[in-house]
Formats: sequence, C-alpha cells, structure tokens
Amino acid sequence: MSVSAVRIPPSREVRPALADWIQHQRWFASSSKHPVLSRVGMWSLVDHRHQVGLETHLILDESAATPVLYQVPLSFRSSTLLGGDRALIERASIDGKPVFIYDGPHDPAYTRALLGLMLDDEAERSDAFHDASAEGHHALTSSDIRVTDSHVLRGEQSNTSIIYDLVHPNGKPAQPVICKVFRALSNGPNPDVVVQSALSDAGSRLIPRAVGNVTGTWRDPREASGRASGHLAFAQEFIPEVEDAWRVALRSADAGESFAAPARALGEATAQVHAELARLFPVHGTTAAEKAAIMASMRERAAQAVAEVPSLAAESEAVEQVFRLAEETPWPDCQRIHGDYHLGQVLAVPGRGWVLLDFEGEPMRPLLERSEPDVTLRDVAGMLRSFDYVAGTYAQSPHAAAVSEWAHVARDAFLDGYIARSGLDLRAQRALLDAFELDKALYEVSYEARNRPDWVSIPANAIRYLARRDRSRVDA
Ligand SMILES: Nc1ncnc2c1ncn2[C@@H]1O[C@H](COP(=O)(O)OP(=O)(O)O)[C@@H](O)[C@H]1O
Ligand SMILES: O=P(O)(O)O[C@H]1O[C@H](CO)[C@@H](O[C@H]2O[C@H](CO)[C@@H](O)[C@H](O)[C@H]2O)[C@H](O)[C@H]1O
Repeated sequence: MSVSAVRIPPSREVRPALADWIQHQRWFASSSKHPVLSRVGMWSLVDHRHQVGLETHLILDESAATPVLYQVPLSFRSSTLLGGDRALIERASIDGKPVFIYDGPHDPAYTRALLGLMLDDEAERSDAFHDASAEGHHALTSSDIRVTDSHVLRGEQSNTSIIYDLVHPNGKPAQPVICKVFRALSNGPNPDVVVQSALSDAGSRLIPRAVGNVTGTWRDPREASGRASGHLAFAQEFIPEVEDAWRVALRSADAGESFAAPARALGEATAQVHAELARLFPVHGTTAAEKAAIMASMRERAAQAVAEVPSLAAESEAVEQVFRLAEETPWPDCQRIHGDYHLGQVLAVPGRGWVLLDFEGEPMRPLLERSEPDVTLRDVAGMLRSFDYVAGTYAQSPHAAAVSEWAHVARDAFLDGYIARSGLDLRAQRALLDAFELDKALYEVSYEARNRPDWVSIPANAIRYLARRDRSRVDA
C-alpha cells in the first residue's frame, strides 16, 4: 500500500514521540532536559517506487540561549522496514491508517532519493505553509552509478553519514560514496563543502573526490530577514577499510615506534593542501582589523578556559605574555585553511598517503566565521596539539616518558615536512605559532569540559607548559 500521500498535518507542533527521540540523538546539542521544539519547515523527496513518504523536517529547539535548527529526515511506511527496528521512531495512526515513521538515513528509500537528488540535479520544494526548498548539485567528476546498498556510519559523529555501495551501469562495482547529512543548520555556505569541492574539482588527491551536495533555503526565525540558505548534505568518495591518523599514531606510540617519517609526510601533505587552497581561493595580507579580531578571540578563549577550569587563572599573566609577543611579530597572509586540524581528520590511505577530511572548522564557532580567511599557522598549531594529545593519553601509563619523547619527535618531524614543502621557516614565526598553539589548547579546555570532562587535564596541562616554556629554544 502506498503511503506517499500521508503527511504529518501542517502544524508547527512536533509529535511527542519524535520530540522524545530527538533528545536522545548524539547530534542533539542541547543539554536541557526540556527542549522547546517546533517545526519551522519541511520538504519532501520522491521515493522512486512511490511507496514510501519521505519528508525532511526542520525542527527548531529554543531551549538554549542560542536556538538551534536541526535537519530531521523521516520516512513513512505502511508496513515495517525489514531490519529497521532500531531506526523506528513511532508506530502511528494517521487518517486511520497505520504508519511507521523511521529515521530517514536508515531507510533505503530515503538514501536512494537523497543521492538521486544530487546526481540528477533535482530540486524539491515544499508547500507555502512549510516554506522550504532543497536542490541537488552534482560535482564535476561524478559518474553514472546505481545504489545497491546503504548504511549509516557508526561512531561518535556530530552529523549523520550514510555509506553507499554502488555499481556502474554495466554492473561492475563502483567506488563507494559517503554522504554527510548536516544536522545543525546555519545560514551560509558550509566550508566543508565549499573547500573540498574546490580542491576536488581542481583534481587534488589529498582529499576524497567530491560527488555532489544539496543546498536549501528555509524560513529561519533566528535570522533578522526571517530566511536562511545553506548546505544540507555533502557526498564524497568513501575510502573503505582505512584508519585515521589518530589511531595510527596511538598504536605507533604504544608500540614505541618512531613516528618521524609519517609525521614528516603529514607536514608535507598539510603544506601541499595550503598551497592548493592559496591557488583556489583569494589570499591577502592580514589586515590590522583581522589581526585584532584574532587576538580578541584568543583572549576570549583564555577567559572562557579559566571559567571552565578556575585553576588556570594562575597562568593568565603568562598566557597574556605569549599573546603580546605574537602581537609584536609580523603576521603572514590570510587564506582559506582547514580550521580544526587534528589527527582524527586525516586518513592513512595505502598507496595514496595522507588524505584530509572535515574542513567544517571548529564546531564551537559560528558557521559564517568558519568561512573567513585565516592564518595557516592555525592548522599547523592544531596538529602539533594533536601529537601532544597522544602523549596526554598515555600520561598515566608506565611508558609516559617514552611517549612524551615520541610526541616531541613527531612534532619536530611534522614541522620539518611542512617547512620542506612550503619553503616557509615556521621556526622564525615561533612567537606566532606558540600563540596559535596556546589558543588551540584554550579552545580544547572548553571543548573537553563540555564534551569529555575526563579529558580536560590534557589541554589544561598543555596550557601550563605552553604558557611558561623556555622560548630561547627553537625546536617543537
Ligand atoms: N571519505 C571518507 N572515507 C572514509 N572514511 C571517512 C570519509 N569521510 C569520513 N570518514 C570517516 O567518518 C568519520 C567522521 O567524519 P567527519 O567528516 O569527521 O564527520 P563529523 O563532522 O560528523 O565528525 C571520520 O573520522 C572518518 O573515520
Ligand atoms: O572532529 P571534530 O570536528 O568534531 O573536532 C572536535 O572534536 C575533536 C575530538 O574528537 C577535538 O579534538 C581534540 O581531541 C583529539 C583526540 O580525540 C585530538 O587529536 C585533538 O588534537 C584535540 O583538539 C577537536 O578539538 C574538536 O573541535
């Protein structure tokens, strides 16, 4: 029986079962026990068999000081989805008929329609009441493919990623695709899509090939104009059975192996991506206003970190001294960068080397700010912090001292690789690099306090060290 005609009635109300389900999702950011939810938009996709209703609801949560808008794709079936028990949100009765409502990314009808929207450049509009639309765009290099299977990527994720198994029209297996469905929506282009699509269209092998994306416009009570537009989903080549650099590094540190060669290669890859970004996007001398804004943001983060971990107040003067030194040195140019660069954002791909992911920037920054040109040293500093995190992870183990040395060697090798490929003498920019590294550790204190309180000591200890380290040495 077809349920494609079934619609949740056009009200702003969110059904109680859906409200309850949303609160338990990993991507639901609010810590409030009483979210204030309303439906502000919706669009439908067309199931190619016309048997499943596919609606994407835009649900606003106003329980926090800053309201958050979520993208919630749902599928409506007249009978149960085989193997879909864990994705069932509600068993409802609409217009006297039984309807099974599922989390869309787990329903093959939704995943197929979503990829089709991108590859066929289709557009979907909702009615006047729901006032939203979605449009698919295929990438330059996308090819003719057919979906054979799909599943949701497991693990801790702030968005929801769908992995597709695909075949070419002749039945031969095609490279699988991963499609990230952005959950928290903001006005403006998403840097993850913009930056990686540009790199991919230019033929870069240092990021996964782009396949397509979905953009949308919607009514948005958070905007002064009442409307917003931005990216809703992004599909890329999926590189199966690979590990990220964080896992590779942890294993290497645990085994007591030197990470010098991989870290050097990572430094080279990082410099290469920065060079490609400088070719594809504008580069300009950092203005006094940009410098002032970055320094102000560093001081804001320092205050925030002290608010999270009051004992860090003892470091405030030393932190300020690092910032003052940074202000006095000449600054390099501004350009597009990764923005939240760490070992978890890099894949180790046999035969291809390091491949960078997730150019979305720091999740705790507003989206529009994350698309602004920045100093490449921010990425370099992010990765230096990540090597320190490996050491921090083993801080209580019997071989803590050896892992600390492991991290020191890895940091130095990473800088060597970056310098060799970029031709920039990073060590001559030590004062500024130190400030960016301290800034990242300050950000991490707030990030960990909110997300993984057990980890706070890693960046907090780093702040104590970085604020007071001997600056007469030029190594990492
Ligand atoms: N193209 C890809 N190929 C292989 N694995 C990927 C790919 N994209 C993402 N992943 C895996 O998914 C994880 C989450 O992806 P990420 O882009 O960081 O999502 P999020 O922004 O939701 O955290 C990555 O750490 C990686 O393990
Ligand atoms: O990957 P995301 O974009 O969600 O980034 C956030 O989460 C990261 C943790 O998953 C966090 O990274 C911090 O922890 C890493 C180890 O798990 C470490 O390698 C990084 O250096 C450290 O910053 C990241 O800061 C945060 O934005």
